[in-house]
Amino acid sequence: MCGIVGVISPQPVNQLIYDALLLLQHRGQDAAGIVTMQGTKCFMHKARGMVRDVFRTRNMRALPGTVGLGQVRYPTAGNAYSEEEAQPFYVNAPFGIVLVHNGNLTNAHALKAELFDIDRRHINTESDTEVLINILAHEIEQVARDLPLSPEGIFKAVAAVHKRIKGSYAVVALIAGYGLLAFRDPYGIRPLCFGVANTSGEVMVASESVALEGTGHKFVRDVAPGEAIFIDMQGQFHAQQCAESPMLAPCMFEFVYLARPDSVIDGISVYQARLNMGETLAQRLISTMPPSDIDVVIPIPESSRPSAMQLAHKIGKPYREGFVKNRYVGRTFIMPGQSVRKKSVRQKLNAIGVEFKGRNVLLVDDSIVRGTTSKEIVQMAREAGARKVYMASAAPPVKYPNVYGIDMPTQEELIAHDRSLEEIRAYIGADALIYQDVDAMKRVVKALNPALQGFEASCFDGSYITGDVSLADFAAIKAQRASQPQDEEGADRTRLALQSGQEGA
Ligand SMILES: O=P(O)(O)OC[C@H]1O[C@H](OP(=O)(O)OP(=O)(O)O)[C@H](O)[C@@H]1O
Ligand SMILES: NC(=O)CC[C@H](N)C(=O)O
Ligand SMILES: [Mg+2]
Repeated sequence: MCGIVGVISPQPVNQLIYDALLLLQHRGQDAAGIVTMQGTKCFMHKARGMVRDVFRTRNMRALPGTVGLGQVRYPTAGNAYSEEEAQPFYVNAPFGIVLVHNGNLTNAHALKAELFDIDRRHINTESDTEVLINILAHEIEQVARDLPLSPEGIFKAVAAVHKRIKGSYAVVALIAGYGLLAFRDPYGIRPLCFGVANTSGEVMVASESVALEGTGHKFVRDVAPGEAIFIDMQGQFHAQQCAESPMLAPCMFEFVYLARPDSVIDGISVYQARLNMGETLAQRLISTMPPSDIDVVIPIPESSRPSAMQLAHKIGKPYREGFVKNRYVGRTFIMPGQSVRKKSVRQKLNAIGVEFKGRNVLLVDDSIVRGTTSKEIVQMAREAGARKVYMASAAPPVKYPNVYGIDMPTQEELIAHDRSLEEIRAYIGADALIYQDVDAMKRVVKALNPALQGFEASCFDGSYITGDVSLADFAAIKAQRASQPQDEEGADRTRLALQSGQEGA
């Protein structure tokens, strides 16, 4: 999950894109980039780091134009330490195209070879987004023989892209001299919506509605699964369904953890989804253990708060803030490398002794993935004087790798993949452990929008919604991620080795 945004406006857009990226920062902390277009000339600045660090005043001044794109990156292909893999990506032909992508292509490895052998295109990074932009460029080239390029031609190219690429993708692209294009994969796995500024005719496309609201845009609607929208340079809006059998099945993990609670995705309030999960978790808890044994319910900030609050309300126990979050430390789960994630839990969270001393506490988190957070936090609760420490997860056990844009490509790294409930409990050191039920979770989230046809919930149920991920795809994604440097030093070593010609060293 990355955060993406695109704007077309009568006014300069650099500041607007910056502001939207700040509102999407929770979706990617490793790199950020903006491209703007003035006439047909592109201006780009991208680098590793958070939005505030990447863009200085001089960089902002060098981004003129009334149309542009931006991205905050959380890598799921390639690695976090490569500046070249930061987005947007650019290709010079046809016309000049820039593109930002949220998601992960499951057949990037095969497409890379195909692009070289058949389309005669060279891919210079490990990023699946570079593959994606080249596929789009190739397909636009096929329809661009008759100029000028028409919206129908562009939609035909998107239809061809849908046929070639597999996996998850929410995309915003600019075609120089033509306009802004956005499309979403046929299952709508990753979110994408758009809104307008009241009077000016300005249109913003973004990963989450919070980016629209926070920049003064009125939410219009989500881009439908498989749909493409195109706004030409005159501000004319065009839309077309480009997939053969689209189906609305968004990623469940957006509702569990990834998205901001104040966003509405595919008609579902993320906050309400989390409240509902807290409610069913409470029911499960009541049927598993006597709530009378619990003195206090404590959330693990940040994302678990709504679920924990609702659970506490439901079981009639006080909800207390027992951990303080250092607001200057980012999200742990999306940090690259296990060692930095582990260190960050203690840097990020600190216990307030008085809420723990002599009490039986129920800690609630939105999810337990690698167990990094829960193991540390249970220990911290004990160190703070808790008598009994119970742990509850508002999401079911995460047992299967994700190949659609959440960076957990290997099953072995998941705490729940081959352990029983009792083994997980022992590993994290809790006195009891309660998990959400998969079907209950799906039921209470779907209840918020009956039009949903399903969920991409593979990390919980092992069912991959696109139905076309082969064993070779799993293996390629896993091997690709495993071969990437796990820390800054490793990245430096790889870079040096490549510079001195010892590829793969
Ligand atoms: O089992 P793990 O591998 O530790 O992953 C799960 C944890 O990571 C996330 O927190 P994070 O700190 O990323 O973000 P948050 O502040 O939004 O909760 C999530 O909310 C869980 O707390
Ligand atoms: N999390 C994402 O959406 C990542 C986008 C793309 N796969 C990358 O690694 O840059
Ligand atoms: Mg958390």
